[in-house]
Amino acid sequence: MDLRLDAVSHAYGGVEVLRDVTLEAPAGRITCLVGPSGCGKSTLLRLLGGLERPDAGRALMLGDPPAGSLNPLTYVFQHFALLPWRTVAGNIRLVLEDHPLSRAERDEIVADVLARTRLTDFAKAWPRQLSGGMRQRVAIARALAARPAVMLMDEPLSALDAQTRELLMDDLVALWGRERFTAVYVTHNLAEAVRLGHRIAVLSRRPGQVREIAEIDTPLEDRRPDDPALVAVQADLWRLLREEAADADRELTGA
Ligand SMILES: Nc1ncnc2c1ncn2[C@@H]1O[C@H](COP(=O)(O)OP(=O)(O)OP(=O)(O)O)[C@@H](O)[C@H]1O
Repeated sequence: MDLRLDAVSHAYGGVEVLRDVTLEAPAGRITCLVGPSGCGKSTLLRLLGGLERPDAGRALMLGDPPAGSLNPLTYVFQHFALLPWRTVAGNIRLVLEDHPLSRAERDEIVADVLARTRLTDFAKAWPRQLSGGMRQRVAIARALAARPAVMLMDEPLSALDAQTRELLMDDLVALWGRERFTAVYVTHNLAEAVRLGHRIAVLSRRPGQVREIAEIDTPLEDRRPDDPALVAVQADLWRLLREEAADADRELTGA
């Protein structure tokens, strides 16, 4: 399923947040959104996910969700929001509870998603026993249990330390290699965007507009941090982003 925003504008109480944004998130690809603080990235994700309706323009879902999808659009947030009184398997089972599934079907989905995310050995662990990285792995597994057409990921790694972030990026690359999932991925971190994004949309400062869309053809599994082509893309994106961030900063401080 593809997601598309068509000439979308949005404001909160008279503050224009997004202006005339047209953007496509194609099926089977990871589309990253980067932009300065407050430029409307999370708002854009909510509009794509149908949590809010745009003031102008349209948010479209094109095509059908995968067979057996319980929730076509599923979020993964920065803070993992696991219930401390439920085990790993219990937290994953949570997203299945509102659906008309038998106990055996639920067990099968949980076992399947634990295996796909390499978490089978942790099924009975409690969240407090897990590192931040492991908790975010569980949150990703929980999102996958709903068999979403698209995962909407809002800075999923930014609460983690640098090494854990690296490991989870490896995980996401491996998972994408196996499943070709579709994601829209908001991040502040350009290295993350260049590592994980097939397309990277750079938004301007608020009101957010699309300044540039970079497409990266290098397969995810072949991306190396010192690859000159990727270093060049990252430098280009950083130039754009720095201009926008500096202007946004001047506006905030009133200089
Ligand atoms: N529900 C809301 N009501 C009022 N204002 C809001 C609401 N949600 C967001 N805003 C404002 O809209 C602007 C854009 O917010 P949004 O969270 O989409 O930006 P962002 O680019 O994701 O920010 P950040 O990079 O800091 O996470 C901000 O000025 C924010 O304060």
